[in-house]
This record gives sequence, structure tokens and C-alpha cells, in this order.
Amino acid sequence: MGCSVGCRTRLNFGKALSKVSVCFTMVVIFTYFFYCFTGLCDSAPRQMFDHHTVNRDYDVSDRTYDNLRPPARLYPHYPGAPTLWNRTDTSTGAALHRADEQVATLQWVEGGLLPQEIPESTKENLAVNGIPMSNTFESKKFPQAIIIGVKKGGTRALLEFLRIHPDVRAVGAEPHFFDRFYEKGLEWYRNLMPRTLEGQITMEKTPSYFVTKEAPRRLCTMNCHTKLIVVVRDPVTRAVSDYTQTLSKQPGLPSFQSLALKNTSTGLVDTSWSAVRIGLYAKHLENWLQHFPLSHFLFVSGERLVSDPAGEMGRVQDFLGLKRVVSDKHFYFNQTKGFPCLKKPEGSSRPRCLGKSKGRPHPQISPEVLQRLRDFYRPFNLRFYRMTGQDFGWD
Ligand SMILES: Nc1ncnc2c1ncn2[C@@H]1O[C@H](COP(=O)(O)OS(=O)(=O)O)[C@@H](OP(=O)(O)O)[C@H]1O
Repeated sequence: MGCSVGCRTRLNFGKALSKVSVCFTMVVIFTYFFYCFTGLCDSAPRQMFDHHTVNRDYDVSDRTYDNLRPPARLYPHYPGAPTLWNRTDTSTGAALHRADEQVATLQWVEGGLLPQEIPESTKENLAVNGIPMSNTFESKKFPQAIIIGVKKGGTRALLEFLRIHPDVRAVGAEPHFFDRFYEKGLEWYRNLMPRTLEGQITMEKTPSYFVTKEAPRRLCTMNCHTKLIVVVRDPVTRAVSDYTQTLSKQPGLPSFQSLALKNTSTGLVDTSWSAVRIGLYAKHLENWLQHFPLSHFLFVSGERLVSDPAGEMGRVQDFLGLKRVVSDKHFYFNQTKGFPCLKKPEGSSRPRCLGKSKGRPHPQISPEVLQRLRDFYRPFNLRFYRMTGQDFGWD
């Protein structure tokens, strides 16, 4: 009653103020949710070792990497195969699985699409129930298992075979973090990783880690419990394979013989040549064993990965604590390629053999030079067999 003009003005002003503050609060809340739903919250700084954070970048194959081979997501359909999807959120898992397949279709061919070239429409399809993937239960974690070597051992084949497994997610390109880009920091490294659901294993492969002096100490600094996989191959064929790769990039390269031997008459092997040095597996392993116990390693035979991929994959899955999902039903021997390839999963027309740079024909090397190298490697091989408790049968 008797409220004066001044009093009414104050009342109106008070009401307007409360409306403004309600509006302001709404705007703040709306902005927050908008940011989160578009994944922008992820750019907020977070703890280095937080294994449960999310990031909006999809699978990374940065152009700065040496190996620009894009990741191939090869998920065949396993009728009724129990996977982690069942253990978490089935609908989310299935949708992510489908999204991965779409990206796979785009990324499979060597030198094909890079992540930044994925069409927007496909990126949108990565959303689950209308919510972008970054808002699901996925997060980027440090790898729990790494294929650390060896160069030309068959590391790409192993990684691609492992990626069939629904509980494995791997970065496609080689990150080279523990040898070349260590100064970029652990957070940079973690950001390269694909998102994983709880229980999925994050993996990467960089074969040069095995021969990098500082790699074991650095890797242990990240996580001393990391599982380490080394694909080893007869060091003589490995050296020829290494040479073949360099030759393909530098056609004027001197002959294998002139690089492998210091002097043709003495037949002394040139250990300063990296193609030779990488094959001294026992020496490199010694360095790793100063930081990791032998039980953390799995040595995969590069030869058996070709002759019996399913058998070797069984060992790998056991070592990683995975259900044996990848089996002989996933492989066939491609006569033209001369290597095992992956069977075409339903609904995909993509070939499943590795690219042209894998399984290249080797140049002819004189049998005397090969024998000289065989003799040279023998004691190192024997020492390696003793250290690992495995005879790889290279002699
Ligand atoms: N399934 C299948 N398909 C094609 N190639 C296969 C396969 N399994 C193993 N390999 C062998 O892998 C060798 C290349 O090894 P990497 O992948 O470790 O090479 S790299 O270090 O990443 O460059 C490659 O060496 P080269 O034969 O000398 O090209 C192959 O022998």
C-alpha cells in the first residue's frame, strides 16, 4: 500500500536486477554446456598423469611424423564375440565401432587420407547419440603396451593385426616420442593417442626405440610397467630389408656389400652401418634390461608372423591379457603379395594386405657376403637366444 514512487522504482529495479542475474546465470550455464558438448572443455589444462581425461582430437597421424601411413581400423565382424563393448555401454560401443569403420574406409590406403582430410560429414558421424565422441566415456591414455622394435621386423603387420582386436586402439603413425620428440613432453605424447574406453589397451609402435640408448630410461619415467613387444627377424634378412628401403629412396646408394663390409678382402663387417648395428639384438636388449625386467618383454618372431600369423597373434594376445579374438579365421595367404593378408570384413571393399612398402622384393646379394654376415651375427644371436630363452632358428 502506500509505496511511494521512489519505493516502486526501487522495487522495479530490484526485479529487473534479479531477472538480469537469472539470465546471466542461464547464459553461463548454457555456454558451459555448449563448450562441453562441442568438446572444447578438453582444451583445459589437466594433470600429466590423469589417465581418464578426454581430448577432442581424433586419431592422430601428424604430418611431422616420419611414417605418415594412416591408421587402418580393421574391425571384422565377430558374430557374438564378447568384447569390452559388452562390459561397458553396448550402444555407445557399437556406435563408436561403426564410426571407426567409416574412418577406416577413408584411411586404409597407404598415403591416403590424413585425419585433417576427413570430411566434416564423417566427423559428424563420429558422434554418438548426437553427442560428439569427446563427451562419451573415452579418454586418451598413455600406451600400456608399445611395439619398440625392430625396424623391418614386421612391426607394421603386427600392429595392424592387433588392431583387429576390439580391445586394442593404436596410433597409426609412429610417434617417435622416446627417441626424437621427447622434449615435447608427456602431455604432447598422450595427446597423440586415440581415445579408449575403460579396459581397452592403448598402443603405439616406433621400431627405433629398441636401438635408442635413452629410450628405456625415458619410457620407464612414463611407466615402468609398460609391456614391451619386440618383433625380431633374422638380422641378415633384416639388414637387406633395411637396405632395400633406403635404396628405394636413394637409387644411387652404394652396393649392399660395400656398405656392409669395411673391406672386401678382409671381410670385416662394418658395425658402424646402422643396417648392421640394428641386428645386434643382444646388445640393445642389454640396455633395456637395465630398466625393465625380462618379464615385461614379448619377443615375436618376424618369420612366424609371416608363416603362422594366427599362432604368433595368439602369443601376443596372451601377453597383453587379451581374449584370443584374432585367430586364423582372420587371415588368408595372398599369393600375389606373398604374405598373409587380412580377410575382407563384411561391408568393406578395401583390400587388407599391407602396402607396397611392406614385402618388397630384395636385391640379389652375393652368397659370400650373406654368409659373412651370418657368421658375424652368430654369437650375438646365440646370446640373444640365451637372454630371451627363445631359439629363433636363424642359423
Ligand atoms: N603380412 C605382411 N605383409 C607384408 N609384410 C609383412 C607381413 N608380415 C611381415 N612382413 C614384413 O614386414 C617387413 C617390414 O617390417 P616393418 O613393418 O617393421 O617395417 S618398418 O620398420 O616399419 O619400416 C617387410 O619387410 P620386407 O619384406 O623387406 O619389405 C615384410 O617382410
